[in-house]
Amino acid sequence: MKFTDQLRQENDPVWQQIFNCPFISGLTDGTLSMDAFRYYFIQDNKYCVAFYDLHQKIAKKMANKEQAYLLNHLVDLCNEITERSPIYDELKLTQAEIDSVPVAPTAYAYITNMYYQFEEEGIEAGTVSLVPCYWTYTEMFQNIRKKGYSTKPVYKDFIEFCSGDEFGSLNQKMLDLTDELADAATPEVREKMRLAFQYSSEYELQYWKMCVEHEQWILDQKKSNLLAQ
Ligand SMILES: Cc1ncc(C[n+]2csc(CCO)c2C)c(N)n1
Repeated sequence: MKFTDQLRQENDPVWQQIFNCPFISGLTDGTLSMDAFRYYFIQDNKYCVAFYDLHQKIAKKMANKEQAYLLNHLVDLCNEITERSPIYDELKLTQAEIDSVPVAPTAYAYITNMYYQFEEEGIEAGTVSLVPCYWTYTEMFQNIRKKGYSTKPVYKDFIEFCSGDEFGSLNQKMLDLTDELADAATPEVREKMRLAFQYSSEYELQYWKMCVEHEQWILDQKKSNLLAQ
């Protein structure tokens, strides 16, 4: 069995929770609040900055130049695809609004963990920590599109965007790279890769929950409550 198939199987209980979480069911049937959707985009902008930065930092440390090229190339392709997304315009989301909000605790923990995996556990674990991001989206949104759904136009745009074939092909490149790294790795490194995959899978789940709960740092919550009084 491929290493990635093994990872997918092991993490199935977490992945099923992702597929069935309230954010995703609300997105698919139109009952998700626009506030939660907007919150997701503001936080995701911060997440994606770190996510792309990590691709480039890992690439710089890779001895295999083809693998390094792939990681840098993925960033260019992701940016190119994202620029075509209509959603930032539809939400009228500005950089100033994004900058005015701090990164929320769960997003912060997810981002910090990816850097930790790379800096402390190595390029293999760092690379694998990026994989659940690509793979959970690809599998979940392609399944939603296949099954069919009826939702708000802006949620439909998001689902169509995430289930596109282009994203699917980036995911496949990431899976092939992961299997290649695992084939060359020692059992100790493979174990680090396994944990990195599990942690990012669990953070993907927590991330969706964070958006529904509009998670905030406790002191920021107190400030918003005072402003609302
Ligand atoms: C928390 C979080 N996890 C996964 C993604 C999905 N994602 C981010 S970048 C990328 C590759 C193409 O741009 C994909 C699939 C996200 N947006 N936010």
